[in-house]
Amino acid sequence: MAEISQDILKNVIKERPSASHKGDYGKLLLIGGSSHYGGAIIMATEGALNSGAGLVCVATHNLNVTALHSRDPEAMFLDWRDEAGLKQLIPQMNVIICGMGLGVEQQSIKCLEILRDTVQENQTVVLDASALTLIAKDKTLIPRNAKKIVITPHQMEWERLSQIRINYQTDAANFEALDNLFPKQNAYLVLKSNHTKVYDQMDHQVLVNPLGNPGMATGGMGDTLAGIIGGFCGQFSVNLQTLAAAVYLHSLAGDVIFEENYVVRPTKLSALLPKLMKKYSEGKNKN
Ligand SMILES: NC(=O)C1=CN([C@@H]2O[C@H](COP(=O)(O)OP(=O)(O)OC[C@H]3O[C@@H](n4cnc5c(N)ncnc54)[C@H](OP(=O)(O)O)[C@@H]3O)[C@@H](O)[C@H]2O)[C@@H](O)CC1
Ligand SMILES: Nc1ncnc2c1ncn2[C@@H]1O[C@H](COP(=O)(O)OP(=O)(O)O)[C@@H](O)[C@H]1O
Ligand SMILES: [Mg+2]
Repeated sequence: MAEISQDILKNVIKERPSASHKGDYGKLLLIGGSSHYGGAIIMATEGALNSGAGLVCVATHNLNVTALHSRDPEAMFLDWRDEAGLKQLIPQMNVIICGMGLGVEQQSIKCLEILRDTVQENQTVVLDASALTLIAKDKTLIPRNAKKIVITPHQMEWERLSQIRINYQTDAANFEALDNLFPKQNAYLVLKSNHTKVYDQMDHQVLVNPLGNPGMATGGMGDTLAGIIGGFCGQFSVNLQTLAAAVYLHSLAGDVIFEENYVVRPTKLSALLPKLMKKYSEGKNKN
């Protein structure tokens, strides 16, 4: 099986041209963070901001706004009960990342319904965590209009969605499930574990991540990755290489911290990303 290598970072991460502005680096909307899971949406926001997203909006429970803004004033806020606001905002975005701490309440389902009904063909949708748990129960919630869809389940979330028990999640079975779930979409599966795999449904390619460590087994680590994936999709072409680079960078940052620390806090991992991205962008792809 093909492993992701460090070259992928140099290939994907581009040096920024002078003549550019925030709109060139992705307009992202993150949807999630119920009254119980405010931390999840904040960690995803930090993943997105620290991986270079140009503009970040966050639709979340209003209880989370003070914490969000005190940590990340770069992010704009929308109360997720504001249905008209959500419907207006979604079409203006390049990437929508939904599910981190979304929960499985009525309002969580409403957010997914609005996303499904409002998303445009040219947008990328990243689905994580509770969004996948909800879709597992009700497939009509899949946002079918989006041309590019990325799902980022851990093994149990994938079991719920695909009905494949964890021990039977082989590449062949996973591709078959992707074809059944997303018959006419260009879907990517980021199947998270200690050796995360990235699947490209269209080309039937799969890459495995060789990095990562048990210090990363900390709540919020996947929420952070969803934000990074959103950040990369907003800046670089949405394809297998870009997704693999996001996964690799996340684990590389985790490994750097793990060298000298027993645990890796997701917020510390996020804070390291700008420095690592600078290093791998230098002298490359400037236009
Ligand atoms: N600070 C916050 O706000 C945080 C909020 N969060 C939000 O919480 C919501 C629920 O998400 P969730 O992932 O915590 O719960 P769920 O979907 O029930 O999965 C757990 C079950 O799956 C099993 N399992 C098997 N294999 C596994 C694997 N490889 N990786 C992981 N689990 C694996 C696992 O097995 P066990 O641990 O019992 O052995 C357990 O039975 C979601 O919205 C999320 O965003 C969290 O991100 C944390 C920080
Ligand atoms: N033992 C491990 N080795 C390598 N990576 C790990 C390990 N445990 C967890 N991770 C990584 O941490 C993330 C966990 O994601 P997830 O379970 O969705 O977390 P959360 O929902 O709490 O944010 C994944 O990217 C996974 O690859
Ligand atoms: Mg998760």
